[in-house]
Amino acid sequence: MLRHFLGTGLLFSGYINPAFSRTFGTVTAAATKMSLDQAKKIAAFKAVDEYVRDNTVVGVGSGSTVVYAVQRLAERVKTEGLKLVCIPTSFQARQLIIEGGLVLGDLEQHPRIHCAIDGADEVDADMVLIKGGGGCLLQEKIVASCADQLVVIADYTKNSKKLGEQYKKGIPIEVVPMAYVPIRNRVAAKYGGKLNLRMAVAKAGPVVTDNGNFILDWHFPEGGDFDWDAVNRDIMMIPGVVETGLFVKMASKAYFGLADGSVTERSA
Ligand SMILES: O=C[C@H](O)[C@H](O)[C@H](O)COP(=O)(O)O
Repeated sequence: MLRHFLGTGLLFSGYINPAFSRTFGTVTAAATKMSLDQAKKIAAFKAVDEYVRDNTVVGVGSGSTVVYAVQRLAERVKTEGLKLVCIPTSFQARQLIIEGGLVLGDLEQHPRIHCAIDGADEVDADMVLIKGGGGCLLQEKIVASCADQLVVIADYTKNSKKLGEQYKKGIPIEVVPMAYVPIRNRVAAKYGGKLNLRMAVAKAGPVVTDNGNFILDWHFPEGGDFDWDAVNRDIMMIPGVVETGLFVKMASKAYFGLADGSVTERSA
């Protein structure tokens, strides 16, 4: 019966009957996830449809939302015969491109990207992004910096007025392993908050990025009025910092999929 309910799609229109929710609590969590996945998908499809043109080089971001962007790119290549070269931002993105039957490229051959499509952990009112929840910030920022346009795709939980409003896992900072303690101390001394070395889940010890580095997640003080551009530049000056997950003045457009099946947009 539950399978039947899930199959109808009625649960995923953004409204979940409270009585149903009380009765089938565990199913509610699944339904919410499905609704979030739907939100990611509609944002990703819209971005690909509105920004990707024939004979272009596309930057492919990382994370769960980008999976839908690659799905749509593959569909359009098949149905419209688009000629695209895709530049990955991580090992995951590279695999998605290959599995989707898309043409894989790199920055050596294609240093100019027409459009990069990527997810985000949070987007504020000024289009400042937190990225790197999945540890892929360095290559994502390199690819975004080579793109004429960075288009963000996300579900509604990423849309904030201020950073930290919704995303509670902090700003990722990729660091050279030997320097993680002095970097942690310097950032905390200057700006406050707490920096946690990100630990792996299915491995003992810290997360090691695609580039062989560690990640510090900076839980900056709540309610602080930060000039993120200045903070980003400042942290980047600390020896051993490889990159931050603060993307300032990089994104030109953001698409947020909503629970009601619509997509809202924000432009820089
Ligand atoms: O390192 C990961 C990337 O910055 C992702 O783009 C970001 O974490 C958003 O991922 P998701 O689409 O899974 O929320």
